[in-house]
Amino acid sequence: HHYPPGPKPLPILGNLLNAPSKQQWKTYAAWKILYGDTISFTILGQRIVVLNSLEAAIDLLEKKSAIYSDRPRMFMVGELLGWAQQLVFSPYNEHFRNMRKLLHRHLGSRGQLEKMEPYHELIEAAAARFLVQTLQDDGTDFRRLHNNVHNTAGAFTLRIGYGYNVGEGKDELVEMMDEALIGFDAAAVPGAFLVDIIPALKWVPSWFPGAAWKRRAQEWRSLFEQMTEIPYAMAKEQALQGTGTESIVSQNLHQDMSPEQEYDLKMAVASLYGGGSDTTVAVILSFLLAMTLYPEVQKKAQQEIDSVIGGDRLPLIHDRDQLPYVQALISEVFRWNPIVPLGIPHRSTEDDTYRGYFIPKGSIVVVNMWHLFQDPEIYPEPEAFKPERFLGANPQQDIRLFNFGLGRRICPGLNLAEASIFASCAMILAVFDIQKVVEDGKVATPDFAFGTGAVSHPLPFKCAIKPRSKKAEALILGR
Ligand code: HEM
Repeated sequence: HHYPPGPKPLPILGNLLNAPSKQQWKTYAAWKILYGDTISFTILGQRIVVLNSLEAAIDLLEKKSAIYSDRPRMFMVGELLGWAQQLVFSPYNEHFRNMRKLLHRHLGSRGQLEKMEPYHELIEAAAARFLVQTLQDDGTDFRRLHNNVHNTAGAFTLRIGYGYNVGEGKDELVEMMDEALIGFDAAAVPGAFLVDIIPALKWVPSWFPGAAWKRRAQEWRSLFEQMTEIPYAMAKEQALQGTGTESIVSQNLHQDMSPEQEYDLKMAVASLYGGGSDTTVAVILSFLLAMTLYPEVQKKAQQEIDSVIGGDRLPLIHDRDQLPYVQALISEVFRWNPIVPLGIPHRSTEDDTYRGYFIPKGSIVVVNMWHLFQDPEIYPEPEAFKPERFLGANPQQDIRLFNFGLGRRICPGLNLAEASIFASCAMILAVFDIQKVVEDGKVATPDFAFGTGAVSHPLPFKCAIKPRSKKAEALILGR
């Protein structure tokens, strides 16, 4: 067979030894120069196809979505921990289609931002509360800043999914959900657990010497079950008593529901927190880092807000169309730090040929999102933060064509993400100045540096977030 080209396989181990383990996206982009935009290689007999262009991603994931929409089977995280039951790692089956339909009905598809209208008020309230917390904290303590951003992001999804209101400071439900996600992160690294490679190990009893991983898996499994069951049971009870806030759960519960329908609902709603919290946090922190590093961009956006909104109220989601510079700025945040650098891997369910190359059934197909955002042919000077790219007579390629993925696995939270990120960024710009901190008489410039995980976070950095004026302070406090 004539597979898509790529680095030469080594006997037995395939490319395990020369496959990069950190920031793989940069290596894959470099391989594009050697092998083209559709490359492939094997790891322990598993064929992996990496797509390095929007054209190839559309051709396979969108135009042939019927056979490119499955997920790889990851035994540890998927089966032992249970995450294959939620949307992100669900196989392409009936349960998957039911969960997607349900979420589309509430959150809309690509281009249906108006589906967020029923949620505008609560999204804006959560964003406004973040302003109050930030006014108290001033942003210089990264851990607290991260915490506030994180609670705000969690608040959107828990409120919409379950009608749950995240409390001030530490919130028990948020903490429990986060602990479950730690298990997910640890177990989702491909090949981190031998059982993914040698499935027969699952039959080893957990008391057996050397089977500590199995006990750990049991703890993570129980956390997974708590994160799916506890908030659901809470929302259900409130709905039955007629006391709760309206939510996706309350709107879908009905008396003659089958157990299968209830399972679809519970797992679909549980998928929102995992998909929506870490990603949103990474975007907002990238935004704050960019504003710290590019004060002139910040000033331009503030001028736009001042002239369109004036200083007497906070900007709201329905002001979006009147604020093209702020919108371009947010697009540039997505482009500058690609949040999910390799997307989430797909798996093919039929043999296929593409441009004369054979892609066997069961291949893992990965879009190099990082390269799509950073390709210097499409976005010259990719490291520079320039919202102007997306404005004027000849704007550069709109990132909204692909920034939430493609095909039947496209991010179901994309409208919520757009609305909540717009509300947060526009409100922050309206009332705060984000500045470099001065330490021992020296201005400290943060690094342009990001972690290496599946979701790309800025490394901890310092900034000072101060109200722009007394009037801004009064706006924050709702006076
Ligand atoms: C903040 C920015 C966000 C970005 C950049 C982002 C990006 C992505 C990407 C690239 C995918 C994979 C698409 C694919 O497999 O081809 C995805 C999937 C997903 N996202 Fe998002 N997302 C964001 C926010 C959210 C939010 C707010 C939610 C929930 C409310 C969410 C829930 C999900 C879920 C459940 C999936 C899995 C879909 C599936 O497997 O069918 N995401 N997202």
